[in-house]
Amino acid sequence: MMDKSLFSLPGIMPVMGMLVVFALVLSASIIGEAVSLSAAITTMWQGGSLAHALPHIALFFGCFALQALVHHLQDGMLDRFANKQVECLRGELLAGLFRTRGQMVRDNGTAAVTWSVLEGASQTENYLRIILPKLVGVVVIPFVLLICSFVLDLTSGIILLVMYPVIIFYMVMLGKVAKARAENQYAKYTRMSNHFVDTLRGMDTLRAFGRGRQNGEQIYQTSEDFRVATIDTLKVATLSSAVLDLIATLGVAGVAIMLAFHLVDGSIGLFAALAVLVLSPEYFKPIRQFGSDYHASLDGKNALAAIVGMIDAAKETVPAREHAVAPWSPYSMLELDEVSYTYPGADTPALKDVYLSIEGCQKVGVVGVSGSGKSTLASLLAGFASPDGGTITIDGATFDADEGGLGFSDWQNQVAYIPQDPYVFGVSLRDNIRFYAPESTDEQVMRAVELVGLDELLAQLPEGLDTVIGEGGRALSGGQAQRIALARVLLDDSRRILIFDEPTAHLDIETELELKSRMLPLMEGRLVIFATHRLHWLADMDWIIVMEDGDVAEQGDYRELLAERGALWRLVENMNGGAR
Ligand SMILES: Nc1ncnc2c1ncn2[C@@H]1O[C@H](COP(=O)(O)OP(=O)(O)OP(=O)(O)O)[C@@H](O)[C@H]1O
Repeated sequence: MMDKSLFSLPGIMPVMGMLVVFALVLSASIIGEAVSLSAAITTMWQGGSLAHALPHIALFFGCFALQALVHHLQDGMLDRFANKQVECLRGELLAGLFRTRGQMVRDNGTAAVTWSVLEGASQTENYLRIILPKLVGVVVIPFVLLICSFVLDLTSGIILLVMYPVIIFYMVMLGKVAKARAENQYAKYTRMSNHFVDTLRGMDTLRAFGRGRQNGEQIYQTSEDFRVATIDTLKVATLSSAVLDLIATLGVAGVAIMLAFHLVDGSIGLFAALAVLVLSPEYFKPIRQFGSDYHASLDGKNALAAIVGMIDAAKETVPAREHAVAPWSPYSMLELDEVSYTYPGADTPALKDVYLSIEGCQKVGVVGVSGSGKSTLASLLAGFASPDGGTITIDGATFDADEGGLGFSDWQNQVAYIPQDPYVFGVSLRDNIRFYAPESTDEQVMRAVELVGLDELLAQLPEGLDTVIGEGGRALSGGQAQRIALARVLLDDSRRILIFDEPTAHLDIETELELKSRMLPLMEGRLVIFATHRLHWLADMDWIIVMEDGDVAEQGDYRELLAERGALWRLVENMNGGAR
C-alpha cells in the first residue's frame, strides 16, 4: 500500500513535514468544530438563549473557515511540488532517452515511452497531489481524534481503537488484490498501445500483404484484454470502497449505541456524548478517503513506478562520464580492437571481434551480404550503440564497453549520420535543412538547396522555404529526403565525419547516380564511412571493409582486394559482377 518510490523524490521530506503540520491543524479544527457544535446544542437544550450559544456558533464557523484555509494552502503547496517533480521526471526521462540512444525505446516500446513522457507524467502529477495528504492524514488525524475521544468517553475510545486495525487489515488485503489487478491492467495497456503503434507503422506492409484483417482482429483482442483487465480493477475498487464504508459505519453505529446506553444510565453528559458522536465519522473519514483515492490514483502509482524504472535503467546502462576528443583531422586515428556487439535479447552477436584501423580523411566503403553487420558497425561508429566488448581508440584515448563506446557529445557533434530513410521533421523545408546548423542564413540554405538539387522541389512548394514538409505536411520521395540529409551536411561544415548507412538503398539507379555526383565532392576532406549494397560506389572509396557474419573478412584497397580473389571478389561474383 505504501509507495516507497515516493520517498526517493527529491524535496519530499520538507513537504511531508508541512503536511504533518497541516494535518495537526486540521485535527485541531475538527475537534474545535465538534466541541463548539456540541456546546451550542447543549447550551440551547439546557434552556440557554441564542445569545449564549453565539460564541460557540462563531467558534464552529471559525474552525470551518480554518479548514478551508488549510486545504487551500495545502493544495497550493502540493500543486507546486507535484508540478516540479513531474517536470524533473520528464526531464530525466528525456535525458535518459537521448543518453541511451534509443535503448529505452527498444526495451520498453515506442508507445510505452511516449505514454510515460506525456500521459504517464500527468497521471503521476495527479497521484502525488492526491495521495500525499491522504498518506499523512490517515496517520495523524485519527490518532489525534482518538486521544480526544478517550478523554471524552473511554468506551467510545476503545470501540474506535479496535475498529481501526480491522479496517487496516481489510484495506491491506484488498489493496494487494487491487495492486495486482492494476499492474495487470497497466501491462495490458502497454501491450495494446505498443501493438497499435507497430500496426500504424507497418500499415502499408500489412495492406500490401493482405494481413490487414488479421491484424485488425489482433488489435480487437488486445483492446478486449485491456477492457477485461480494467473491469477487473474497477470491481476490486468498488468492493473495497463498499467494505471500508461498511466497517466504518459499523464502528460509528457501535459508538452511537454505547453512547445511548451511557446517556440513559447517566454515566455521560450530553455535551461529551454529542462531541464523540460528531468526532466518530471524522475519525474514519481519512482512511475511507485514502481507500477510495488509492484506487482512483493507482494508475498514477504505476506510472510513477514505470517512469522511475526507466530512469534507473537508463542510469545503469549509460555511464555519466564525458570524454574529450579533438576534432577529426587528417592526422586523426580511429581503431577498433576485438569489438563485439549483441543486440538485447539476441542469441548471437551481430559483431564479433572486429578489428579496424582508419587514419585521417578517407572514404571507407563497408560491404557485405544482408545481415553481415554493416548497419551495426555504422551505428557503433556513430555512437548510437555501445560495444559489449573490445576497445575503441581515438587518437590514443580508449573508449571501451564500460564507458558507453562513442556515445559522447564530443564525438557525436562531429558526426553526421545519414541512414536509408533520413528523418524529415514536420517543420518547414528551411528548418529541416538547418537541422545541424540552426543559425544558417537563407542565402546559405539556398546555396545548399542548389548544390544538392532540391531547387526543383523548392519551385513546386507554394510557400517556398516556409512550406511544411514531412509528417503532417507535404510528403517527400526517398530521393528528396536523401537530398535534405545531404543539404544538412553541407550547411554544417564542422561535422568532419560522415556515416552513411545504405543511403541509396531505396532509390532508382538514375536518382542514385545523380545524387552520387553531388555526394562525392561532399566527401572530400572528411572521414566517410559508407555502408552499402551497391558495389558501384566501391571504386570511389579509398579503403574497403568486407563484412561477413559479423566479422571483418578482409579490408584494403578495392582493386588489390579484387585481384586477391578473396571475400570481396566472392561478393562481387555473387552479385553477378555488378561492380566491375
Ligand atoms: N534490432 C535488432 N535486434 C536484434 N538483432 C538485430 C537487430 N538489428 C540487426 N540485428 C541482427 O544483427 C545482425 C547484423 O545486422 P545488420 O543490420 O547490422 O546487418 P546489415 O549487414 O546492415 O544488413 P542489411 O544489409 O540487411 O541492412 C543480423 O543478424 C541481424 O539479424
